[in-house]
Amino acid sequence: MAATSAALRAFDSVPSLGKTFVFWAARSKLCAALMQKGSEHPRMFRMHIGPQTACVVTHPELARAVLTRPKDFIKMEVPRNTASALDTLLQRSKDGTASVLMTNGQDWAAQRKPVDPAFEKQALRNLLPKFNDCSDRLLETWRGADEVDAKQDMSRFALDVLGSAMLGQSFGAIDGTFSESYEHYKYIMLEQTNPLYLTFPFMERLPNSRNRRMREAVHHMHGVLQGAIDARVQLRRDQQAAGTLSDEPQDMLDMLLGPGVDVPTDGVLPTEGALLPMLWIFFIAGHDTTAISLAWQMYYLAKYPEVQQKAREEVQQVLAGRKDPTAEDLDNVPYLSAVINEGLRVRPPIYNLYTRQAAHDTELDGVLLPKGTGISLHIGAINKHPDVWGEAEDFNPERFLKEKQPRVFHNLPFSAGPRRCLGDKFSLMEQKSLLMKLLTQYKVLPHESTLEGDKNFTSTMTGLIFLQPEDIKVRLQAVQ
Ligand code: HEM
Repeated sequence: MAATSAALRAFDSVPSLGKTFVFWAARSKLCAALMQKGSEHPRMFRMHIGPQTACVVTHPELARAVLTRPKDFIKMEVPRNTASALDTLLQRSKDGTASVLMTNGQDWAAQRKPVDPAFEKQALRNLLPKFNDCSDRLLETWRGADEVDAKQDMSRFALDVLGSAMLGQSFGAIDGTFSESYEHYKYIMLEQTNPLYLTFPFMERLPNSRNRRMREAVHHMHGVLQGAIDARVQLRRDQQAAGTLSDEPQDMLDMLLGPGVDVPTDGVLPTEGALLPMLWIFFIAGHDTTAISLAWQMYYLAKYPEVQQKAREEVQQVLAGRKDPTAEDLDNVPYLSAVINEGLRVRPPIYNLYTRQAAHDTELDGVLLPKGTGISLHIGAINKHPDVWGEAEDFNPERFLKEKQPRVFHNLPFSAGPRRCLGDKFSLMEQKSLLMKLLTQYKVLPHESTLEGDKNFTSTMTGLIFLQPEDIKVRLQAVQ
């Protein structure tokens, strides 16, 4: 594209929210304000985030252009911040390998290709017993409870699922025994989006208690992940020597380490150095996202009892009295799948995907975007665009059962194109297996404090990225 074409409009002609918008909105309700702005601008608008000017895309066709032109729109490269304790864990391992989330081109392909097979449906079947076990433990903690805090409990559930499915270790989050790692993990997750430190990275160098605490937490999590990798390699070496190494991987770590030990991998498996940042990325990409989705699912089940009952009848028929769903069962619940898809459409956990930038001066929608312009996909607005969706605000799972399905770029909870979410099938399997068990055991009823929960967005800075409820409580009744 001739980016200097005189026919292009200047970027300044795109409607802007004003320089102070994010900071103003951050003090009030950033998430609610950005959702509102998304619905008011049908194609795109400008937003200022710190020193960066971002182009926020709200139309599905423009999202398609961004996601299918990887030479023009690259992932934002996060500069290495040697002062940041998180840097080693988040981006690079000791041999300098960047994680899959942060790279472009060949570097990205070299990270993603070896892990793709482990996230295919066939491979994920091995993890189903872990999902079922965590679901049982969560539902057990609800025994006799009249009401539950769905947002908090789903967060605990999703963390233990990741611990046990990735590393074969629980964080003790569901049972409330909370391992030391739980506290460190929570601290990192909270502090990594601290707006002060994101805007002024030099603050990481200050000798203050936040930075000391952060270093301690990162050091701990680094040790947990590296310790799990080292222990597993040793175990497998021992098992191989004894001839007892199983062909069936027990968790993701087994899958990523491959069938044998010390077998040359030739790029088919991740390098040993890539494993640690990769496992960490699975936690940060897979935890809040799935937990938020499940919290919203609980909310919509409670709000629409007829939807809940229909899903329950479908599940009861498929399980026919069995306790644990099998991988085949998960493929045989189209209505429940539609409920989950509809929840992800109306309330996409990542609704402001601010991870791209213009690789050079380029064009979008007849507008000249200067090199380096940040690009955000407003998935919250795209998923409800009136050019595509009828009665877009309504929660209506039936729309996913119609023969004519929405096109790929019309519904983007997991994004699309080559960088589509790696863990989409993992998360859907996790959500579906939990909801199948839940529906056979409990009726989910609305809680008076969160009756209007779908407008009750978080008021924290995480609202720049996550469309999460401030709070979702539901009441429970045992199914007779
Ligand atoms: C409801 C749950 C989830 C949602 C809504 C979600 C959404 C997304 C989105 C929007 C992206 C960005 C794609 C892009 O930049 O175009 C992404 C990337 C990614 N997700 Fe997920 N995700 C979920 C669960 C998971 C899980 C469970 C895992 C892993 C266990 C995971 C791993 C990743 C990874 C590794 C990437 C980076 C892919 C790449 O750049 O090649 N996600 N996800």
